[in-house]
Amino acid sequence: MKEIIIATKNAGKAREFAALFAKRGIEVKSLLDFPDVPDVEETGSTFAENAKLKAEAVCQRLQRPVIADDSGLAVDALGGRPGVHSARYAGEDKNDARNIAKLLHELDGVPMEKRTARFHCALAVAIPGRPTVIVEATCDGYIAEAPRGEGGFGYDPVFYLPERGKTMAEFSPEEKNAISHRAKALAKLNEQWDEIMAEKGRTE
Ligand SMILES: O=c1[nH]c(=O)c2ncn([C@@H]3O[C@H](COP(=O)(O)OP(=O)(O)OP(=O)(O)O)[C@@H](O)[C@H]3O)c2[nH]1
Ligand SMILES: [Mg+2]
Repeated sequence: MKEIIIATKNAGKAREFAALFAKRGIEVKSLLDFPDVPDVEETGSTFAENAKLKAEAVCQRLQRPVIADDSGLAVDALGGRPGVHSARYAGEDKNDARNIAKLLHELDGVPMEKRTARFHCALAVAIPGRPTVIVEATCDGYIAEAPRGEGGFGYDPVFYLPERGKTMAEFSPEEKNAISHRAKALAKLNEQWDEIMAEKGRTE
């Protein structure tokens, strides 16, 4: 297989998948390459449900194997919010800076030791005529008191990893891809990859 479609319009995710699949010599296309594919409503209450919805809708439309990623940030002091609403936390039009500002405001006064959080990633693989496969992974950290760093996307500037002394946005792309929730989920998929892609699902 030389190419896989990732059912995302998020350029940050598409970039990370491109780097992660490059190691296998597989080219990644995202929905930014298929502008006619309509948005899929994320009506599920879990990351796994939303990943499945996105993968199956796009697979149905394109009749090709598709991977979808539904991901987000769960903050313990906020009872798991923003969770599945991470992308649009501060309003319908997605805006990373406003999402971060809202998060920091809600955590105002919460001491560092209580600012525990985790990124969550669910990946769904949909192949025409096959049951959808789902894997999930997380990455633990803390919410910093102020943004730091220019890399990554989303909440990365406030996601602090104490063992590295850096926010996720201060990592190089390679460092993030070595430890992220997305990389860990993809590693799980990797273990099942040959089985998932065998026979009918193969695209050349
Ligand atoms: O700092 C971050 N580093 C990450 O590695 C990360 N992964 C996810 N997120 C946040 O969670 C939302 C996903 O929501 P989401 O899965 O619905 O994606 P999305 O709507 O952006 O694109 P699509 O894939 O649905 O087209 C994103 O927008 C981000 O706010 C991240 N933040
Ligand atoms: Mg989305």
